[in-house]
Amino acid sequence: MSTTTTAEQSAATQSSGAIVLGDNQWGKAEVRLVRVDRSTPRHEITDVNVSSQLRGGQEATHREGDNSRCVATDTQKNTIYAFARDGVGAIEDFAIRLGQHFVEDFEWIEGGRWEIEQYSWNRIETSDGEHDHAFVRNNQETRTTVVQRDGDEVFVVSGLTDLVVLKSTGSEFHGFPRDRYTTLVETDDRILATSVTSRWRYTTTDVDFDAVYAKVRAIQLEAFATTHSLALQQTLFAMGKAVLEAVPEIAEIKFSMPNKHHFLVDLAPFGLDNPNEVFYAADRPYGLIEATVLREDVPAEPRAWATVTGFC
Ligand SMILES: O=c1[nH]c(=O)c2[nH]c(=O)[nH]c2[nH]1
Repeated sequence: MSTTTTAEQSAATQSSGAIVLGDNQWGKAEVRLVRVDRSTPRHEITDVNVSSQLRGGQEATHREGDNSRCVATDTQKNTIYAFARDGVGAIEDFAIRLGQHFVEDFEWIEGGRWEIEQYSWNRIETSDGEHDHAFVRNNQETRTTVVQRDGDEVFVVSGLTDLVVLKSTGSEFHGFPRDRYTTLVETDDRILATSVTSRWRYTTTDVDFDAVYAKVRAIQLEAFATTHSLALQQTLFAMGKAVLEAVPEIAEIKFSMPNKHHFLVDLAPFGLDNPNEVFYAADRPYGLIEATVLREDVPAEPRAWATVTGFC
């Protein structure tokens, strides 16, 4: 039985009339930055897309157009390029540097969000070996990070997206419930293909981020390859579990994995059999399998995931 009084109900539904400023952030999105390390004749390329957003002290900017505390988005962009003069390094470290600068140099800045995507380039292989300064874009996955700062606290969520993988066997799907709308045929040998998006939360910034990234990527690929899959969900969990078992600095990992369906083409009208060889690669609709794999004993940190969208 409800014990709420009519007066309480009306207090809960009536507005005081005051309009206030809620959560806000501002900055420059998608600053494209390419840095060439020319310290030796064998150049190194860093190719990133940086978004900087600051939080704090913006009441007057919004209410009155008083910009005295509005660090211009143009200044944020310039800071990104200026910091790159000293090198970019691991994208997580670059984002952490930016956050530290803005929070320490402007006393009203309480925190912010720095998101970086990194595209990788391989050296062109010539008849004389790897070229020193000619590159071919590696169109595999994009590496990502979202670093957020709340006062002195730093939250790092790193990841990858568009890691497209396929197994031509070693995948089954059967035993699912059947009702009057079920037409899917059970299979004990299908193609399993997905484009992995994953993001993992670090519990510390004292990490060799480049080394851990390479390790996490390799573990995900290995688990995808070696798990005999009875469902994409099972493969996803195996990938996450393997990462958490190998990397103590990671508390949890989220996945979003489209099931890129490959349908066997019926060649019977042409008098041909099709022993699992000819497929139609459908692009839509696709199954969408999402989950978080986490350590039971590590406290949740919703602030790390705030504004990191695209997962359940
Ligand atoms: O691995 C799969 N998981 C599902 O939940 C599902 N649903 C479906 O139709 N095919 C598949 N495959």
